Formats: sequence, structure tokens, C-alpha cells
Amino acid sequence: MTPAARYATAAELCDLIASGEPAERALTRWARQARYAGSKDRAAVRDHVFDILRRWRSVAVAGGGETGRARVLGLLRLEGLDPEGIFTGEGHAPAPLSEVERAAGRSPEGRETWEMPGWLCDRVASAYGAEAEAITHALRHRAPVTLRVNALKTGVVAAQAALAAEGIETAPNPLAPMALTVTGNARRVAASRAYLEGLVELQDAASQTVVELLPLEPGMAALDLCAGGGGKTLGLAARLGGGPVDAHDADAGRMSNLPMRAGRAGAEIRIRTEPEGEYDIVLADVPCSGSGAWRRAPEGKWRLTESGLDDLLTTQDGILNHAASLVAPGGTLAYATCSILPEENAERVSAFLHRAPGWSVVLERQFLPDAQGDGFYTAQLRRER
Ligand SMILES: C[S@@+](CC[C@H](N)C(=O)[O-])C[C@H]1O[C@@H](n2cnc3c(N)ncnc32)[C@H](O)[C@@H]1O
Repeated sequence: MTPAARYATAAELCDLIASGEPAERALTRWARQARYAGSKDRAAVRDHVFDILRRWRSVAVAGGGETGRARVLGLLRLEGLDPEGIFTGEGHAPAPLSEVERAAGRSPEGRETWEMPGWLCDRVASAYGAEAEAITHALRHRAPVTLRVNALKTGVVAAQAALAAEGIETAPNPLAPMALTVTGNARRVAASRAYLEGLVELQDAASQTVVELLPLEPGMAALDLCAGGGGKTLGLAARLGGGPVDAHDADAGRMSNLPMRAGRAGAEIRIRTEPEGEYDIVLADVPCSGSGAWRRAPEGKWRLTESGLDDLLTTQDGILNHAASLVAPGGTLAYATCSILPEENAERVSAFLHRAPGWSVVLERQFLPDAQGDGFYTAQLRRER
């Protein structure tokens, strides 16, 4: 595909997304039927679509319309690229621009540049005041690619050397001791030997910090109550010298790859369909808005509604109650979200403390999205003995 044809495809996909089709599904369906598209074409189309989703509002303002075509035009203008070189009509390129399209569009301003629905702008503004604009702007950029070095198999320096031997450049990430930011050839990671042999996992640095902060000691009983794909479960096992760590998820299918990942990492993970008993550590990495990670999944910004957020808060309260019932006296309940919204974070913790006597907060951190990592929140609650 030519560069222009990739933009033409991105425009079509954005129209599908605007009509309600989830971005991942639109991209997968296109990739399946586009046999002519090579891996670089697929990656470029995906990048264009996600770049547009991150700046959905301002690309429409800059492009002078809400169609996929206008959004591609807006993206090119915002990135300082010449649209005339893309909208040529040659081959599979988008049709040439009309005079109306050339004259349409303007620079986005004010909250248009925050790139989220008005009600969310209001919530971020009331939570962060003068900092809000910088936080929303951080979410407009691509997220860093970050690895967690698996202490069960290697050390940071050796992992860097193994990755470098495959042309993958990395730098230590100050947020977490085992975190490496990929600075060159990130697309090679998933097929690299270092990754396939379990020396490194793909994991955001703030996400790693949630596990690094836990007061873990050898032999402790640990449960990851919302294990999902198991990123944090494996981090827990690495900190416990290999495990065992119990893993549960309400949707067991989400853990389907976990046994394979655990085998690769050299970790002992036990799947628990109905966890019971008393654990020293229960991690509840609850479902949330994902607002701290909207760089990676930008569609979430535009799909989230106020009632959807309310439903999440109810789910979070329920999981906190369940998690608390599994913590031994003197044990720790770690609550975590990849959210920057206080409603999902400190407010959930204080609501829990009001309804559950005998608990106290021993640690609380809010990470904001930046060059090192995603936005994350974690609080550790200690159960009295
Ligand atoms: C944020 S994701 C977990 C990500 C995972 N910890 C990781 O690091 O890769 C939240 C998970 O909670 C699960 N979940 C939703 N409701 C739940 C519940 N009531 N109890 C346990 N897990 C639940 C979801 O299926 C989802 O996999």
C-alpha cells in the first residue's frame, strides 16, 4: 500500500468507528479481508486510526468535519504534513480536496484540545484544577512501550544485552526497578527470543509499581482477585521467588493464556474459580474507566458515559467487599485502577472505610500519565489483627 492508500483506509475505518463499531473489531475485520496489506501496512493503518482516536475532537475541528476523510485531513494538518501530497486521487489515495475542504477547518482551541467529552473535561478539571490541561494533553500522545524484566530468569543488565543483541534498544525506567522503556525497534519485541523465553514481559511501568509497592515477604499467601491476562499475577510471582500465587477473574476466559505465560516466566500460578480462605495479600486490580491508559485505548474516552461510570463504581465497591472478605487479620488489601478519576480511586477507598470498620490506609499513590508510564492509582489497606 502507498502511504496515501493507508490514510484512505484509516478514513474508512474511522467512519465505521463513528457509526459504533469498536475500533479493534473494525481493524481486525479489515486486516482479514485486506490480503494485499503487509505487516507494515497494517501497523501504519492502525497507528493512523489510533492517532485520530486520541485526538478525535481536534482532528475534526482542524479538518472541518466529522467524517473519516475530514479527520484524516485534520490529522495531517495538526501534524504539519501537506494534505495535497496525500489527497491526490492517484491509485488508492483519497480523492483530491475540493475548494470547500481546503477552506474548511481551523486550529482547535481551549477544551477542544482536551480531547474528551464535556462531562469528562468537567470532572478532570474539578479533580486537578490547573493541572488538568497538561494531564489531558499527555493522553493525546502515544504511550511508551515498557518491559518488565523477569527476575525469575534474568537481571536488568542481562535483559538489556539480550534485547540489544536482537536490535531492541532499551533504557531503565525510573518508575520501577525492573522496568525498561523500549527506545528503538519496539515492534520487534513480541517476536524476540528475550520475550518468547520469558526474560521480559510487556507491562507499563506504573502498573509494575503497583506490585513493587506491595509488602511481600517469602512464603506469603497472595491472591490476584482480578487477574485478567495475568500481568500483575506474574509480577507478584516474580517478587515471591516464583510463587505460588493464586489467580481469579470473574471472567475465567480472560485468564486463558495465563498458564502458558506462567510456564514461560517460570512462575507457579494456581487458577482459583472460587477463592476462599485467608490471604496475606489480596490484589484487586478492578475494572475501571481506563482513563489513565487512554493513550493505549483512546476509544474509551469517547465511549464512556456518566451512567457507564456509575456502573463501574458499583462494581468496584462490590469487588472491594469481596476482596476484604479474603484478607487475613493483619493482611493487606491492595486496590488498584488505571484511572485518574478520584471517583474510582480515593472516593471508593473512603466509601469502603466508612462501611468496613477495622481497616486503615497504609499507602496511597496516584500516578499521572507521562513519558514514563500510564495513570494508575493504588491504595493499600491493612486489616487490623
Ligand atoms: C483491569 S482488568 C485486570 C488486569 C490485570 N490485573 C492485569 O494486570 O493484566 C480487570 C479485570 O477484572 C475482572 N472482573 C470484573 N468484575 C470482577 C469481579 N466481580 N471479580 C473479579 N474480577 C472481576 C475483569 O474480567 C477484568 O479481567
